Amino acid sequence: MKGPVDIRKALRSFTFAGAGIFNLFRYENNARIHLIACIAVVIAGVGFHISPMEWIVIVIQIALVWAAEAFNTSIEKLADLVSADYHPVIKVVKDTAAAGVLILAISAVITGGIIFVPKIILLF
Ligand SMILES: Nc1ncnc2c1ncn2[C@@H]1O[C@H](COP(=O)(O)OP(=O)(O)OP(=O)(O)O)[C@@H](O)[C@H]1O
Repeated sequence: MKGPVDIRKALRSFTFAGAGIFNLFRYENNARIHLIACIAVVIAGVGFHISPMEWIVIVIQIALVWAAEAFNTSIEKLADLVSADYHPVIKVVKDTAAAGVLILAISAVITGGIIFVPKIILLF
């Protein structure tokens, strides 16, 4: 009899999700840009000794942008499968999905500015 949780099934799901993360950074230019920005922010966070609360906010912001990028890529792939030719609805679908990433990226930039700009100003 199976237990309440199927560990093997959960591990299989983790493997598939891991492959999704690998594909995201392997093939998607925007995801790689976000990865470079993330590395720069982590280096700045360590360099400026930001507080645990600031780390929490930054980790949430990074996760939100990456998750949005993953959903956006997924929608793009599905849209390409549905219609390889130009279609006005596909345009709206792709543009709207991209808007989701842009909104969260702007939020991340503003958050980064609030955390780091005062610390950078103090250097001068
Ligand atoms: N089949 C299509 N029908 C209508 N418009 C499209 C179609 N494919 C792409 N577009 C338009 O081109 C834009 C870019 O689409 P594309 O799929 O190239 O995404 P991208 O942002 O360049 O991402 P990536 O390079 O990762 O695929 C879309 O936001 C949309 O406006």
